[in-house]
Amino acid sequence: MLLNRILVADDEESMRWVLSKALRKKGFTVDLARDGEEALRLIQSNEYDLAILDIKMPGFTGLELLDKVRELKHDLLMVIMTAEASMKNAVEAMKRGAYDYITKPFDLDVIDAIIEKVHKAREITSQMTILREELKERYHLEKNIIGNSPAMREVYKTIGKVAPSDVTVLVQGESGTGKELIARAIHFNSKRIGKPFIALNCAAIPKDLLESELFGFEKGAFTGAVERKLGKFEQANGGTIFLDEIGDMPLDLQAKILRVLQEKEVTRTGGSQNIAVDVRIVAATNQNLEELVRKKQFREDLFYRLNVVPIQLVPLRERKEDVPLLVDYFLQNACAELEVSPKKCSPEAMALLTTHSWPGNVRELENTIKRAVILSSDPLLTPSDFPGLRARQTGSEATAADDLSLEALVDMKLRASLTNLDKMESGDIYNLVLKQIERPLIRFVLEKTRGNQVKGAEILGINRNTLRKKIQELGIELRKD
Ligand SMILES: Nc1ncnc2c1ncn2[C@@H]1O[C@H](COP(=O)(O)OP(=O)(O)OP(=O)(O)O)[C@@H](O)[C@H]1O
Repeated sequence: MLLNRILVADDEESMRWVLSKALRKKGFTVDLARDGEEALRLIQSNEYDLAILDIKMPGFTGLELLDKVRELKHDLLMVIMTAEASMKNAVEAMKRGAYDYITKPFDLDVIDAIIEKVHKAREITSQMTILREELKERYHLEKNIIGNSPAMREVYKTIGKVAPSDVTVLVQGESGTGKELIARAIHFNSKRIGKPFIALNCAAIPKDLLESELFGFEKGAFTGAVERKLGKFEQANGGTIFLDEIGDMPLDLQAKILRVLQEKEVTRTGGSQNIAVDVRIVAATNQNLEELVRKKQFREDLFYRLNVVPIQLVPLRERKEDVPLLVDYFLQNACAELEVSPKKCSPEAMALLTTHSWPGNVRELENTIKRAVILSSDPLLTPSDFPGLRARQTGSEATAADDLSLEALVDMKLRASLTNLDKMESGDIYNLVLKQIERPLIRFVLEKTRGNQVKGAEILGINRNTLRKKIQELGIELRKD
């Protein structure tokens, strides 16, 4: 970044003259102030890259100016000129936030060196700002998509593969599975990062307004069109447009979307000009588009154009292993957002959340956690903090005091005993765990049938020989009576 504009403030005319001549010769725009007040006025009304201020001036001294500019929260770089080379002045100037100080008389090389230093610092700062912004985006992205299930890992891989190109992506999944999140991830990992990401929910906009939302309109195109309006495609130019609930798009508009994909141009309503647009389309739907194609409610040609790369998001109930990760993530977020001290879920509560079927998917989970954080003052959330889930989970069969389903209990126990799973060496966990479930089950049934294996096999719904083999394998002792 180049330095452009410099302020020189000194009550000595000769100093102002010498400095301005030298600096202008180097191509800088130089403003001059005769006293502290004039300097402050100029600083308030202009953008300077650097201010060179005399320490002794009428109005405010250079040191007072440092204070005033700092009060304004200005990040203006200021250099103080002093007539006496006393350490006191120099220390005072630096303490008050001066960028540097110089003692008069000075050689113009000194000014050159300072400018060079400012220039370098600026360059580094601007590079750091860019890096910080990039990091923020990445952090944002990585923090935002949570899940380590095989299904989600597949999704990440696909995002990584498709993001760099301009290929059209169709994200399918139930409501709340994170389709918009995936669309954003594609955009932020593409070369279109830094350009707009525009989302439009086709189901949320009345059909007669959808066209002008997408393609814009010219002034006077219809009653009420008092000014030209740019459509979402033009707004997204250079970037990505996310068309959510594409299955709800009327057939006539589907034809127009197809044209954007083929011709890469749009026409505003009431206009005749074709406007070139460079937009990547990511579409999403929670409907079965193939089914809509069969029913002639969705254009087949558009379906194939959109479905170049499909991404299928699995409902949360089919990737329960992601629930604890999501719970921790949403807990952390909610506590930070609501400014309350961190909370955790008890193993019982986690088991309850894990076994719930989440018809509203991740969105429902997120809202449930937020509600519990708001309502509970305890740092540990227990099943009673999720009353809605408990009622549905246990239904009319609620009996025991801690009425968890068998699956929830097993889940809880498993979590507690397999905490160091990644460190375990055994490759036989599946069998070990199954044995621990099979053994008490068979023992219990045989107890009930008073050791009658034929009856036991019947109740269990397994073959008599299989039961006999299992009794041996599992080392189950048979009743003697
Ligand atoms: N894997 C995930 N990790 C973290 N947050 C998620 C994840 N999936 C979804 N979310 C969050 O759940 C909420 C719903 O996600 P999103 O809006 O992307 O879903 P959607 O499938 O587009 O929903 P709809 O079809 O209803 O528009 C958002 O707040 C989103 O941040």
